[in-house]
Order: sequence, then structure tokens, then C-alpha cells
Amino acid sequence: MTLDHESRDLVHTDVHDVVHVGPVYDAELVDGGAPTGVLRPPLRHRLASWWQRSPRVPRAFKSRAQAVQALKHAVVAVLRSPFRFLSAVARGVVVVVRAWRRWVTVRDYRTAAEEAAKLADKFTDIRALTLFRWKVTTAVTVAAVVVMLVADVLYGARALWITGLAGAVTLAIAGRRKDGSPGRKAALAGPRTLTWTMDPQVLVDAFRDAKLIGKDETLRLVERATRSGDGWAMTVDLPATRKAADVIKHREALASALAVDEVQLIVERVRGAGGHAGRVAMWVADSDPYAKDSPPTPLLRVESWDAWRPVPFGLDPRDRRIDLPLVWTSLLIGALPRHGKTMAERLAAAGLILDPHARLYVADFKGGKDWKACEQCAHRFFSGDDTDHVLMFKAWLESLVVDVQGRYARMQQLDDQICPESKITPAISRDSSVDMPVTAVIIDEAHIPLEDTTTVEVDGKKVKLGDYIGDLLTWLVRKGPAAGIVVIAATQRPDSNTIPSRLRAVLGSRFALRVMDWRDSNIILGEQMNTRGYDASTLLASHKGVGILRPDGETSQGDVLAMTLRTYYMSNHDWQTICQRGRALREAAGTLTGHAAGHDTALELDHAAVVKAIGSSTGDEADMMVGLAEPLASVVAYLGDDIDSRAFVPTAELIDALGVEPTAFGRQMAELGCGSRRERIPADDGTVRQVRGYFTADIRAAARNDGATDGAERTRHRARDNPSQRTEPVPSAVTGRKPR
Ligand SMILES: Nc1ncnc2c1ncn2[C@@H]1O[C@H](COP(=O)(O)OP(=O)(O)OP(=O)(O)O)[C@@H](O)[C@H]1O
Repeated sequence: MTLDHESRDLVHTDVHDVVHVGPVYDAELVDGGAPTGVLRPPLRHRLASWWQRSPRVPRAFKSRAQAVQALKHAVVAVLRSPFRFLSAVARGVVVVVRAWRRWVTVRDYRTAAEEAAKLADKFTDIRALTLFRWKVTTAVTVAAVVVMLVADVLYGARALWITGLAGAVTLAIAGRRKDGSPGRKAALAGPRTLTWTMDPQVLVDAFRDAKLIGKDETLRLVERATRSGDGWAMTVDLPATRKAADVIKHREALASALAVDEVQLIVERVRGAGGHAGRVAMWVADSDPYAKDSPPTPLLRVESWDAWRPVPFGLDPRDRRIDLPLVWTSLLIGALPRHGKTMAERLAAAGLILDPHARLYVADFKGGKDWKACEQCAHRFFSGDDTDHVLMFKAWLESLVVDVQGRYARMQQLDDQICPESKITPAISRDSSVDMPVTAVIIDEAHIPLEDTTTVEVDGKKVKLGDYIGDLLTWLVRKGPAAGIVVIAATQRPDSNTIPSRLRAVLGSRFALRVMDWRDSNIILGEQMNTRGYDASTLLASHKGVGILRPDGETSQGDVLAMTLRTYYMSNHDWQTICQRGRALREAAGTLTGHAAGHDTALELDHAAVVKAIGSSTGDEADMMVGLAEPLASVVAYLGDDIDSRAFVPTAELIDALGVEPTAFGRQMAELGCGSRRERIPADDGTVRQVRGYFTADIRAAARNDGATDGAERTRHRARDNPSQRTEPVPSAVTGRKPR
């Protein structure tokens, strides 16, 4: 656009009323081509950008930090050089002596004769040649000594020094470190710890020893070892076709090759613009990074928090803060007792407590003091594990189902500017007129309601209370997040019978503290996570509050599959302070409601609407179990909801879980119309194995057929035929079902 001329104009609003409106510019569009040169950055900037990006410019010249690091490396290299020279000379002596021995013993000629089976014929020749070479050796040695003596007489000690130095340099060159140099791999190597930071060749050897790269492959150093926190960081590129994911999977082997404990070795894939599938960032801690005290939660230092902001959850081994997003997702926490579940759950809850607009439903099935403090700011609260509490929890969930449906209906009425998608936004969640606050459902010991066997009537059908609660929770976790419902559940029984697979499948974020075995770890973190290098059963008992987080979406450390972290510490006193602050904030904002405000009203519910909403699938399993003969009943009980989500279950797993005699078990299953078959399944080490087992489709079919016939009659019949091979009923401890 080119400005033609500038003119001042007066606008006449009225004959007598003249208003001065300032300069008015007249312009016309002309085709002047692209504004070349005008928008180009100055040469200086282009040069600087090229300098930073060019792979030809050494890293040390690109930034001050890297220059300092390079200088440090240079100083270390200079200081180490005398020792490296001496060891190279020693290796050179070995090389030369070995070469001489080969020559003087006529090794090549002898080997050729041996291979041709003509050693006896050639013996005289070999002997003559050996003798001759010994003579040459003696003559050369005598000549060398004579020359040295003459030189010493003629030129003094200087000649000896120069000759000695030249000889040492020659030996050092012969003995320099390279593949195949003698003595490089001592049978009993000394400690390798930290030598890799100085000598990348040691790192390459470690990768080879751990079988992460081949014999002829090598690593490309992207970033030299640098000091980072209480450890050393380094970035390497694997050879083409090798994957960073495999290094993460075999971290333990690499830790062994580097002679460090696996908790000290952190391996991450570098993602995004600066990374690729074969780029690995490693960090090796000087000592166990989890063996120190967790710092207090940073939430203590804030007056209030926005529930939409990810909540400070813990620190990774490099002491980098990990924030966990909660809104639009849900969280499952699982662990053995006394390993920090409640602490982790309270940390997540603290962020929501400090937001006066967030509404809290706290169901404490533990019944202790842990949650008492947040009673003062919770919209709904109870503490206890009686059936009455479970029934109250059921009523809450039903009311929340109705609430979520109401929220979606109201969102439809809102205009597109306020609600662009069918999701609540921060502004909607804080607008009291639409009544859609972020609502957190916090459940401690979530297995208690899910295992409740009380019979309740739902839509005229008798079902187990636990199953119905499972359905309600599944619906809420699936539909609730977009409407602002955040479910945070903690359990010490993360087995497949307790947390139904349909519920687990929809829980977004997972946090596994220490568990008993890899199966429990996979139940919390997701299928096959142990084969990808994430197994919470490998965490140490002494590591309280340390767990593997599989976040739903991005955390403060970017888009990672999972990470190990140590949760912040929140003492009871700090927890009480946060809860008091939460109450004060709600009082000030006028958002104190329900239980905290002393209004624990009975819930008016349209039960039919709830049942219609969740589309009850409850009772299927119970129906299937009726009249089933053993061991089929035990197998169905053991699988629980997994009977729908898993395609195949190995026989070994069933024998292990049910504690039955293998031969009798196989025969009885076959009699019930469910024969074992072979199937290829991935093993723990990533390979595929062929194992015997049962397809869940076969188990279901057998269960249906067996349920339809008179199972009890058949069981009696079998027991009479062969009493010694009767399979014992599965104890409740094995099936994970709690008798109530
Ligand atoms: N990040 C942490 N740092 C230090 N100690 C921790 C941390 N997290 C938890 N702990 C300690 O671990 C112990 C157990 O914690 P917590 O009560 O949260 O476990 P839990 O798994 O909920 O136990 P339960 O099974 O009894 O419910 C407590 O003494 C707590 O102080």
C-alpha cells in the first residue's frame, strides 16, 4: 500500500457545528510486489541464527555454558593426560612383545602347517626359521645397545632421553585405545562407575554389554557428560534402527553395565523438535535419588490455587517439579498399604481445596483421621466403611450422574462464545449462575464400596451394590470430565476383581506406588507397562511416596508416557492449614455449601433417569456365576471383568492364582467344555512366547452352557467318581473378594 497524499479534513455535522477530526489519509492499493528486504532480519541476526544452528560450528562456541563445560573437559583431559600416556605405553609394550613373540615363534607358518596337517614335514624348516629369528633378535638387541652406548659417549644423556621418549611415543601409539587393543577388556575390570563420564568409549562398551547396540555399532555423542543436579547428564544418539524405547525397557541391564543401582539411572527419550526415536537422555545420580526427605508441598506458600492449573505433585529424581493436571481427567492411585497413597491423594486434593470455586465430595472409606480436616470445606463428606456409608456414596454418585446430565443440557443453551465446545471452561466453572463448578469426587480405599456384596434393587432388578457403584463410577469417569467432574480414587487392592476393567479403562491418570508384583502394577498403570520399563513392584519398600506416574496429557516435564517421582511431603499440620485456608477462601467467595455449611440435605433423585443414563450392565457376572461348577466358577470369579477385556489367559496364571493341581484342573475344565489351547503372547522380556491357556470366549461359552445345566448335579457326580481329584473352592483371599 502506498500513501498518495495526506490531507486534513473537516466533517460538517451541522451547518453551524464544525468538528475537527484530525488527519485523514487517502490511500490506494498498488501492486508493488512482495516487500523484499523490508522484513528480512538484519545480517547480524541471520549470522547469529546460522551460527547457533550450524552443525559445523562446535558446540563449545555456541553458548557460554557450553564453552565453560568444554573448558572443564579440556582441563580434565590435560590433568589426565600423563596417566593416559603411561597406560598407553604399557599397552604398547604388550602389543610389541606379543607381535615379537608371534614373529619369533613363526606362528603364522606353524598355524598354516598345522591346518594342512603337515607340521611334521615342516618341523625342520620351522625350527630353522625360529633359530634364525632368535639370532636376528639377538643381533638387533646387541646392535641397539651398542648404538646407544656410542651415542651416550658422543652426545651424553640427552641422546638416551630423546631415544627413550621417541620409543615411548611409538609404544603409546601402538597401545592407544582402539577396538581390539590388547588389555582393553580386563577379565576382572575395576569399578566402571563414572568412568563413562570421562571416556565415552566406556559408555559405548556398556551399551554393547547390555546388548542395546551390536558389536560393530557405536553411539553418537549429542551432549557430553555434564554435571546436572546431583548427577551426570548425557545425551546420545543410538545407531539407526535402534530405539530409545528399548533402552528404557532394558534400563536395568544398562545400569548393571554401568555399575550403578538401577534407581540411580534415569533414561528418557528426547521428544519434540530436538529429539527423535533414537535419541536418549541419560542421567546418573551420584547416590539413590529417592533416599532423601521430600520437601513440603509448594501449595503451602500460596494463598489460593486455580483448580485449572496442574497441581504440584512431586519431584522427579533430578529434583524437577512435576505438576499434575486434574481437570478434564481423573486419577487412580494404587499401592500396598502404608506406602503413601493417602499422601498422594491429599496432594492432588489440596490444589482443589485451595480453589474456592471447586466443589468437593470426600468419601473416606478408611475411616481414620486422614481426611477429617477437609470436612470444613467439603460439599459432601463422610468417614467410615459401613454399608450405610456405601449406600450414602451410591446416593452421591446417582446425584452426580443427574448433575452431569443437567450440565450437558445447560451447556447446549449457552451461546458459542461462552461455551465453544461441549466442555466446561474456567469461566463457566466460576460462574455461579450456571452452577457448573469443578467438582472433585475423592475416594480413599475405593475397593471397599466396589467390593460391597449387599443386594440392592436397581430398576426392579436385584444387583450387588459394589457392581452398581462400579457402573455409576464408570459412567461418571467417562462422561464427567468434560462437565467438570474429577474423580480421584485411591486403593490398596488394585486387583482385577476389585477395580473393574471397564472402570480402569477410562481412568485417565494413574499413579502406582509400590505394589506386590508386575500384574498389580499393570492393573494400575495399564497393560504391558512392565514390558515398557515401568513396573511399580521394583520400587523399594524404603522409598515412601515414590511411585510411577502415568499422566493423562502433558505434565510440566512435557509429553511423556510415564515417569518415576517422589511426592511432596504434607504433614498433618500442613494439611490442616491448607484445609483451613480452603474454608476461609470459600467463606470469602460465598461458595461454602453442603456439609461444610451445615446443609447435609437428603438427596432427591430420579432413580429411573440414573438407570437409563448408565445403561445398567450390572449383574451379568453374577448371573453367569449362578450354578457354575468348579473349577469354572473359580476361573470366572478370578477373571472378574477381565473376562470381557482379555482375550486369553495362560494356564500357568490360573494355576498360580487358584492354587489348584494342574492335571486335575485341565481335565475338569475340559469336561466342562473348555479345553486349553496354544497361543502366542508377549513375554516380560519383550519376546513372543507360545503358551498353553484358555481363550476367554471359550470360558464364557462354557460358563453359559454350564450355568444352563444343573451344575450342582454334575459336581456331585464328579466328586463321587473321583474324590481324590476334587478341586477345592477358591478361598476369598485368592479371588480377592472380601467376605462381608
Ligand atoms: N513423599 C513422602 N515422603 C516421605 N514420607 C512419606 C511420603 N509419602 C508418604 N510418606 C509416609 O508414608 C507413610 C504412609 O503414608 P500414607 O498414610 O499416605 O500411606 P497409605 O498407603 O495411604 O497407607 P494406608 O494403606 O494405611 O492407607 C506415612 O508415614 C507417610 O508419612
